[in-house]
Amino acid sequence: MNQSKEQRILNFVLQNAVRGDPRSVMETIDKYCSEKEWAMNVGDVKGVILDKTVEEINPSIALELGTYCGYSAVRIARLLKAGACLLTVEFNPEFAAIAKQMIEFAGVQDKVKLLQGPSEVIIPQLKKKYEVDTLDFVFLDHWKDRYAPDTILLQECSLLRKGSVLLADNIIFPGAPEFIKYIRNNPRFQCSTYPSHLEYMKVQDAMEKAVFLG
Ligand SMILES: CNc1ncnc2c1ncn2[C@@H]1O[C@H](/C=C/CNC(=O)c2cc(-c3ccc(F)cc3)cc(O)c2O)[C@@H](O)[C@H]1O
Ligand SMILES: [Mg+2]
Repeated sequence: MNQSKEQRILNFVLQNAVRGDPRSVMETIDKYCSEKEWAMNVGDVKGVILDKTVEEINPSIALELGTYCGYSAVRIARLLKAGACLLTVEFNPEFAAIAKQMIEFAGVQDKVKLLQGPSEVIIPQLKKKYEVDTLDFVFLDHWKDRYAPDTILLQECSLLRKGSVLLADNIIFPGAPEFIKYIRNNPRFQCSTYPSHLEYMKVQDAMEKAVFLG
């Protein structure tokens, strides 16, 4: 059975990146996906916005929705201080297996907990099963029509506190119109937009930052 694109990306990293070096893993994925096969990693351009947001917050506990191959999990985890943790949620078992190997190869496995399952099931389990109090940072990069319902679910599960920061990918392309409508009209969030470009393409995209006001 021939390999999936995601398996080819992982193999390219295993053969070309430096084990234990997160930046080398990111650069190798970006090289493969810009030169050989496009893939929906946040990428090197929007990745800088993600980096700056994570550095500004310096989160103790972060959540990512939509691990895919683990590119942004590696990107986020490399910036976390000692003792900090990224919980990343992925429901596709093949992608979860690939991401696990990617995270381990990059050497950030001690900072990342990969939770396999749908976000709508995992989010209500975070407090009791994963001992989360509240989240400092949430990166939304899963199905775009799930950004709004999962943001509502995070609030219903009391997982956000005054100052919790959400960062959403792809609010221009493919777009997340329901999320934008919800979050920008919601007095409990302070929103700002970061115009950028779609990963590996000369196409406009943007990221939305939303600070929960409590
Ligand atoms: C709904 N609950 C969920 N719970 C757990 N994991 C979930 C999930 N939904 C989706 N996922 C997983 O997240 C990932 C999905 C991400 C969806 N992302 C996109 O569709 C996307 C798509 C593009 C894109 C851009 C241009 C284009 F021409 C085609 C696609 C660019 C991006 O940056 C994207 O993020 C997969 O790994 C999927 O299995
Ligand atoms: Mg994306």
